[in-house]
Amino acid sequence: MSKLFRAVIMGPPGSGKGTISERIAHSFGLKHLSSGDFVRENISAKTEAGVLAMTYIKKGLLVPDHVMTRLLLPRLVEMTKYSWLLDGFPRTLAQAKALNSACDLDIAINLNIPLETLKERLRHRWIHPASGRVYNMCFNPPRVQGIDDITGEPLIQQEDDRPEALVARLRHYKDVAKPVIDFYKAKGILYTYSDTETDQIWPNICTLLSTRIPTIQSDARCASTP
Ligand SMILES: Nc1ncnc2c1ncn2[C@@H]1O[C@H](COP(=O)(O)OP(=O)(O)OP(=O)(O)O)[C@@H](O)[C@H]1O
Ligand SMILES: Nc1nc2c(ncn2[C@H]2C[C@H](O)[C@@H](COP(=O)(O)OP(=O)(O)O)O2)c(=O)[nH]1
Repeated sequence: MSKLFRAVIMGPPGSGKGTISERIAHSFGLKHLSSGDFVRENISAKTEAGVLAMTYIKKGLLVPDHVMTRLLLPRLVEMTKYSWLLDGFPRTLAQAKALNSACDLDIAINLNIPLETLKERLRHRWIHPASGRVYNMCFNPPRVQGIDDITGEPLIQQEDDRPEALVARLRHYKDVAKPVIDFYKAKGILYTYSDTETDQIWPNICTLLSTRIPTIQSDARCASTP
């Protein structure tokens, strides 16, 4: 069996973590683990951590580190046989350290996207709240405007995605992410990508992963759209 591959993807809200994670999972057969999805699953299942997490999310806050690690690390233990890409975790240095004690990462992908681009993207972001499925009215619109492709249920726009809210979210992101970025830089596993378009970033990430994940055979998958 080839060596398992473990990666995290970081970036501010709207930077394309979810979009790029889906492409990586699809092209390289990694499991895409989204911390937001784990939180939503725990909320739906009314687990102790989920009920606690909900009290913070309602206020627009990050879930505290100890709740988040309690919710997430056991899920990683279930994944010991799989290669995975973790999206949305770690967001803080404490989370990065907890993850570091649980497993060895191969790479940390860091998306560095200009503020104006983020604002523009999130203005057009629509979400299916139950599943966390994300659409963009320009980039990847649903088949029917305002309706989720899979369930037929209505899509919503998050209050948090308004340009006014975004500036504060971004400032907060920068403050908490900087020590995490420095942590991975010091470990020599940080790969930062800066551009305004996912389709420009994707071939570079794909090329990097092709050299690191032995099972990939063809670089045809690294075209701008997978
Ligand atoms: N690593 C984490 N640490 C703390 N809270 C988290 C973490 N991951 C998810 N959450 C909580 O779950 C919520 C939903 O997470 P999710 O990543 O889906 O959405 P988001 O915050 O809108 O992120 P983005 O805009 O970057 O996609 C977050 O707003 C936050 O409250
Ligand atoms: N116009 C445009 N929109 C993009 C691009 N890449 C992703 N998007 C869209 C999809 C989403 O609606 C929004 C944010 O992307 P996302 O993958 O949800 O980001 P993230 O919050 O998980 O980091 O932007 C892109 O390259 N161009």
